[in-house]
Amino acid sequence: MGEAPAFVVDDLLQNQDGFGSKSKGCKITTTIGDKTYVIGVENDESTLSLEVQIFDKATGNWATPIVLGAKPNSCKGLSAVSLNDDRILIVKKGSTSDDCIWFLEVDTWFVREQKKIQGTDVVAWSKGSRGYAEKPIVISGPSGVGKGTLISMLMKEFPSMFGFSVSHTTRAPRCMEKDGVHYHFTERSIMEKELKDGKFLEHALVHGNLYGTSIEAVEVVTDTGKRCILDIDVQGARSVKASSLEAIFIFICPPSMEELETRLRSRGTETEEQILKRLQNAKKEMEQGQSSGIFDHILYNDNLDECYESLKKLLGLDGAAAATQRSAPQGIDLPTDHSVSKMDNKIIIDCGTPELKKASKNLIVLDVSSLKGGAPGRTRGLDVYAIDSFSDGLNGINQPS
Ligand SMILES: Nc1ncnc2c1ncn2[C@@H]1O[C@H](COP(=O)(O)OP(=O)(O)OP(=O)(O)O)[C@@H](O)[C@H]1O
Ligand SMILES: Nc1nc2c(ncn2[C@@H]2O[C@H](COP(=O)(O)O)[C@@H](O)[C@H]2O)c(=O)[nH]1
Repeated sequence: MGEAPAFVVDDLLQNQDGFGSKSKGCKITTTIGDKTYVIGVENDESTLSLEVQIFDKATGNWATPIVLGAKPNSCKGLSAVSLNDDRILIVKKGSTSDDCIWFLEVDTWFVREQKKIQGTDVVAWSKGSRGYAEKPIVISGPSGVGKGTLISMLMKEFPSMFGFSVSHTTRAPRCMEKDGVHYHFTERSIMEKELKDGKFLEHALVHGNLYGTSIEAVEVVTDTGKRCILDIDVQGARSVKASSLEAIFIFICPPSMEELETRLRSRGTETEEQILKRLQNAKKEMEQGQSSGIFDHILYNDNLDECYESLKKLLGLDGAAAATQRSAPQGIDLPTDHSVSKMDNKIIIDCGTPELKKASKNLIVLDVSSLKGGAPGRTRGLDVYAIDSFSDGLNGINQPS
């Protein structure tokens, strides 16, 4: 049996309705089925660290679960509401506008899969984010075909539209490559630990080294409102296809294996041994790329400018839409003091002191009916709008003003 936190079980059993309630020490407890989730440990008098413990009413045991996903920063207090019995929506008090809504997933598909793998209790954090993001673009093809060249051209012409997913790799940096820009260069043991901790969307052993896309690498690009581009091998593309990330998959072919060899050699970045290994692997990648059914589009990179034009065309960048500027999704401004309640698929955050109530719109409505994504990255699709409880009335909740 795990060690009980510093409050009594009776505190928990009073809270059966799925709403978070404050127990002693400003922790929050939320009960779903037989399990009560206790969130928050006091750092000092004014802040809470968002640790999680589980009390199982059926067995009377406490458990400290494996917690996946980036943990939210400490805050001044919490409200919590259970959604669909598979996740708990957390509203943090005294947090910045991009950091106040979080989800603790307790029984989603991802968490159930992780429980099977880890053989113990697992929960996972995911950050709430307004609106949707455009589908990321996965670009694959044999080494030396020109993926990096095409991606650089796209990012140079449309800097506000695209962002590059910076992969992790255990290979050594080339002379012009910068850590954190071209790759996150890492030790194998560290990357293996991070893989085990569920931090990666996909990974593969490529030409003798580990490569992988961290969930954070994709999310940091998407958070800025840009469309994320992943340059990954065919094994990685297959994993992304099987994941919850909806993406567009593009495979780049060389005009011939001879030309591929010429490009790899003229790039001058690999030893003879590495070139031979990459050419050997290229044959398999060409077969899989063209016949696996993973890829939505196949492009031939013979003439570079023509291939680039074809790439832009399939991304819808050959017309007026190309000029559209992207902007980062807005955060949600909440005052430090607020209370939270739930009505169908809407969470109502009451921000009002009596003075504020008279002066302005004082209820924020969080529509959670169209959530997408989730642990261990971002939960997107929050629709947020403000209403005035006096003039709009609670009935007005169904009609955003
Ligand atoms: N259409 C093209 N014609 C001639 N050379 C090209 C063409 N496209 C790219 N190249 C050159 O081929 C070399 C390999 O290109 P690049 O580094 O972009 O390949 P890559 O697919 O990103 O390789 P890797 O998978 O190893 O990172 C570079 O020197 C690049 O300038
Ligand atoms: N599965 C993944 N493959 C990746 C990733 N990042 C890069 N790559 C692929 O590796 C080869 C070799 O790259 P190089 O920089 O050493 O030439 C190339 O095909 C890349 O597409 C990744 O995160 N996951």
